[in-house]
Amino acid sequence: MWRRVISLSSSISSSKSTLSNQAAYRLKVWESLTTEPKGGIVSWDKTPFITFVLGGPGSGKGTQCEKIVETFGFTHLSAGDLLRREIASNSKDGTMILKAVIEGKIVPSEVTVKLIKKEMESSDNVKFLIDGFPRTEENRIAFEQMIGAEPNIVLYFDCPEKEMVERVLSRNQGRVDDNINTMEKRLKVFEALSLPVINYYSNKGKLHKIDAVGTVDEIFEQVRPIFDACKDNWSTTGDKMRI
Ligand SMILES: Nc1ncnc2c1ncn2[C@@H]1O[C@H](COP(=O)(O)OP(=O)(O)OP(=O)(O)O)[C@@H](O)[C@H]1O
Ligand SMILES: O=c1ccn([C@@H]2O[C@H](COP(=O)(O)O)[C@@H](O)[C@H]2O)c(=O)[nH]1
Ligand SMILES: [Mg+2]
Repeated sequence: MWRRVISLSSSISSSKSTLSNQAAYRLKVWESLTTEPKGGIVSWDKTPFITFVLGGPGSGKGTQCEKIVETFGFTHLSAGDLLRREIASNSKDGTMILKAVIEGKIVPSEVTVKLIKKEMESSDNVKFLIDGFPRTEENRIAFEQMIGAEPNIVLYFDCPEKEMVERVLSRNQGRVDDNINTMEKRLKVFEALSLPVINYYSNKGKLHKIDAVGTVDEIFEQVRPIFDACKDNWSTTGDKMRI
């Protein structure tokens, strides 16, 4: 079980127009606020094993997470699902989140990390799949600052845009963002803001790139050996983070 120590303060917003300007600006503001850790870090009784699951919209992250949960006993935290739950519960951020989701924009880091943190703190599991997060460099830094941990490994489901569009448009789960208009925006955001995060973890040697074209079972056969090779690293003893 994770314990919360201190909580972090205000969120950040920006009025810059282009995606890359906005990302750079927000990252700069965020870094200026967080050069020294200002709290919000959680402590834990057991060593966590954190996997970030990344990929474009409709690349199959959620589908593969279900298989990883079944096979390896992870707790699946989909950032998108946590945000949709906030919308459905009419929470104070619900309207802002709904607007961002319809526009394919990224919700402020503090909001998303708080939701992820709450789930991690209340879980008895130490193995987490964090699906669809971090989506920006600012998200990534916020997670490090507020959770006080980095992922052990990062999965990247690499899927052609055409395939992602087809999958999203036939998903049929009633999601407000499963339409061509929002999908085009989400793809642009993915390329401009999320690919840099993927490159960051590639440079750190933590990235496992998976060809996301094929049947669900074929794709899982690429995923399985990654976790088989990590089994020794998710021991449940110790009180220090293993990175
Ligand atoms: N390998 C596959 N081949 C064909 N369809 C797939 C495959 N994997 C998943 N799907 C289907 O594609 C759709 C999108 O999959 P999924 O929801 O897992 O993607 P995602 O990456 O989580 O998307 P999002 O980022 O929008 O949440 C679903 O309808 C799912 O059933
Ligand atoms: O970290 C996150 C994750 C998601 N969002 C917003 O939610 C939608 C849907 O996310 P999925 O992971 O595809 O379910 C996404 O387009 C964003 O608008 C977010 O802001 N931050
Ligand atoms: Mg998903």
